[in-house]
Amino acid sequence: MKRLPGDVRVPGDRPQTAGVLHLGAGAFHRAHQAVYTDDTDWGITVAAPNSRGVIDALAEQDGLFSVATLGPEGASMRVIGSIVDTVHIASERDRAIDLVAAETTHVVTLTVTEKAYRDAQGVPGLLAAGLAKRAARGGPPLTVLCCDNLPDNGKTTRAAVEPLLDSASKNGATRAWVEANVTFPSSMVDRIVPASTQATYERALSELGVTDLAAVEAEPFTQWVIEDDFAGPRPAWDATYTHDVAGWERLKLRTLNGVHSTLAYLGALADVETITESLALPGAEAFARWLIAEQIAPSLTPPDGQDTIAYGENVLERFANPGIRHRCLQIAMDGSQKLPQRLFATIADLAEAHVDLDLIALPLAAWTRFCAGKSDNGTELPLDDPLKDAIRQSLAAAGANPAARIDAILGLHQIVPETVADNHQLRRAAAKWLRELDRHGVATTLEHL
Ligand SMILES: NC(=O)c1ccc[n+]([C@@H]2O[C@H](COP(=O)([O-])OP(=O)(O)OC[C@H]3O[C@@H](n4cnc5c(N)ncnc54)[C@H](O)[C@@H]3O)[C@@H](O)[C@H]2O)c1
Ligand SMILES: O=P(O)(O)OC[C@@H](O)[C@@H](O)[C@H](O)[C@H](O)CO
Repeated sequence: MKRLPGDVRVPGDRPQTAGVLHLGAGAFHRAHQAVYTDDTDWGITVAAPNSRGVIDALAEQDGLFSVATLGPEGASMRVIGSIVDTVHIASERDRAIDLVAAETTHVVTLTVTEKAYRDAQGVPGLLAAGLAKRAARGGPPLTVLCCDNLPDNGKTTRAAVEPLLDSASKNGATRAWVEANVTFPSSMVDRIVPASTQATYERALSELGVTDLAAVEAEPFTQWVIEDDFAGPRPAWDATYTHDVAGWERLKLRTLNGVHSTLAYLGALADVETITESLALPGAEAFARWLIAEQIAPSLTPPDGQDTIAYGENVLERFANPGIRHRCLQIAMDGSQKLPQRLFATIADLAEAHVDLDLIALPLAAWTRFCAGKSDNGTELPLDDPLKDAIRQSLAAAGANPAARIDAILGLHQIVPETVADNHQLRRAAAKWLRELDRHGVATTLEHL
């Protein structure tokens, strides 16, 4: 590290052991929790569920990697030293279970994407098996801290794990032990971290003078609001600790993520690559601002001291950061797992309050058109979604009629609440927008709003 350029921030004394086990070796963990932990004296073992590319790179680099913070004024580089060990769950499942059970592990954090919580065989099963072992040994209390973009993400994690505990121990003893010794706080996490690309590795090489195949890039903004419900010790993370995370989650998921997904579908249909480019389409920024003021703000009560419109302005400034190339298609992925909390919850609350639903019907129409798999130019758009088959079958049965296609999407009962599916005003408005998008495309529709 002595050979690195002087303006690169490097870690101080490295931790020797890991009190945190992190599940999910993705880009976000490296630019968020790993950075917060680097400012403490704790270490992390990172567990990769499937692909081992990142953990192999980390192991090769003694756990070190760089985060490039990209602001409108340029980049700054920091080397992170908080990752002290790695484990590959797919090929070392027993070791991963042992790490959940280990008395040296005090906190398990997770960034495994929204869909992972529905896969009982995967991460929830691993946690249940680890907790059963910990309970059988009478180990110390444990905090399981979800850092995925889900509402009530602590409760969601607990609900995914709890039903598996009985089969993990047979006599109900694990469930009772977990009840008394394990907490699942919720948290709101925020930092825009696009998937690393060849350009990320080239920047790292040119700024550091060494190859870094675990490098990530992120925006300057970072936030972490954690429910103050730890079962045992925790790192001294410089986060906000509160007893009410729900308000923060709602504000962020509906405003930042809701508008992110909206711009992702509009941008993909308009054949632009990134969110910044989508926001720059004529009419897009005005639409986003209008959506925040007229539909998102009236749907929620922000946490004390927060104003949804001011928060939304800040979000739009972050989306406009030219240093961040966040691809529309990355954000568009897994829409069925994201839109319930980013869009449908907003619509449900607006419908209950009898607020007009015209504007918020446009993102629904954009997602419906995106799901058909063709952009306005006729380019193929990938539908990367666990409900892909159900979505495509419903759309195929609906034919070309916009109202029938909206009904097909709203008929996905696994993800669309009944009050949203049955709302006539929403259905009419969404069908109208879909007709506009079919006839004129996104660019013209936005320009003439
Ligand atoms: N990237 C961001 O800007 C950002 C910001 C806030 C929150 N998040 C949260 O972090 C999550 C991960 O984002 P990322 O940028 O690190 O993505 P990524 O694609 O880089 O990493 C995803 C990780 O999840 C794992 N994973 C994927 N599907 C899984 C499954 N079915 N079961 C178990 N593990 C699975 C992958 O193996 C990988 O480790 C997001 O889904 C989101 O909930 C991301
Ligand atoms: O990471 P995902 O796939 O859940 O969602 C894509 C983006 O909306 C998201 O990652 C945001 O960049 C992030 O939530 C900002 O904190």
